[in-house]
Amino acid sequence: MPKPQLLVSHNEIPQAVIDSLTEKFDVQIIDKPMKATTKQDLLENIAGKFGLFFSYTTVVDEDVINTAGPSLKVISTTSMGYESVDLDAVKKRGIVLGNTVLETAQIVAECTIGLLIATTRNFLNVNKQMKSGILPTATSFGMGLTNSVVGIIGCGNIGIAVAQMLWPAFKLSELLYTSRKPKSEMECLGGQFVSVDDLVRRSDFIIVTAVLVPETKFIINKDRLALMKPNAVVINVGRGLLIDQNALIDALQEHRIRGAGLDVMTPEPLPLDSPLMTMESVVLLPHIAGRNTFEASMRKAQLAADNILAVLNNQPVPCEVKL
Ligand SMILES: O=C(O)[C@H](O)CO
Repeated sequence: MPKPQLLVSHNEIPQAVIDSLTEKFDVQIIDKPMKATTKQDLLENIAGKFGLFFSYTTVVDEDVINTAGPSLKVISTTSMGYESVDLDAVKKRGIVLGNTVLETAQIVAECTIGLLIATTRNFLNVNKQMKSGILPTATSFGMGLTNSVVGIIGCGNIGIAVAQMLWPAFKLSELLYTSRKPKSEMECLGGQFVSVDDLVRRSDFIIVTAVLVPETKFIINKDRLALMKPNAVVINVGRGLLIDQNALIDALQEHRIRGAGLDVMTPEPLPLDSPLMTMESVVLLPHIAGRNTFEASMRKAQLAADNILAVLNNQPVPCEVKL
């Protein structure tokens, strides 16, 4: 009996994971790096496939789903985010969607705290100065986390993981959060469930971890930037479009807030001539929070593969997005 067919959307998946799939599937890999795969690549290769193994940068819309045909039973992303997927089309066809939230939250939370401290304590600038023989002066001083008010926008798995690391480790004065509804994990930590306006007005550090959906696009906009304290530092590890980036650039250029640490931005990669590239108050990372450790990239890819194998074997899917 021929094996069912599986399409892998890029060539950055660890070989051990590919091997675990090859045992059960006839695997076809699109020989391009993750960010280079286009919708056209999927359209040309997806017909007749049982599964699609992909990453968050690949568009899986109704055309792709229709071109795959009735054989398509599961799509599984190596990321936690799945905003490139047409959820209605997937749901209508009863296709299982898998992601890797179970392996992502902790690693993103670790990186968030690193980015927060690097931004507020000016690590990059003082490092550059030191390597040029310049000693630090008060202009490079920042604000510590002790006694500060931290606000977390969007308390899903990542927001909760960030709070669970920050609250016991630093003597914060207050922990504020927004979410669709109050979260018991946050209440246990003494977190206060507040409105977004209240959060941005009161916080010294604003950490954006929300998922990108139409209601959260530009959740940090010009009006909310205007409510922030002059010492506010904004950290974004969610998606670039959660922040109106032009409004953020204006606020930073006019010194209306103190800084920003961004793992995600619009577009990615950020053009070299973006004003963010040269601002001393900004720390940029190339969207690595959820994937730049060896263990995490391996575990996330294996979990995405396990989601597909579970559908094939009619077993409970370890990390399914409930639609
Ligand atoms: O969604 C995720 O898993 C990350 O943002 C990708 O690195």
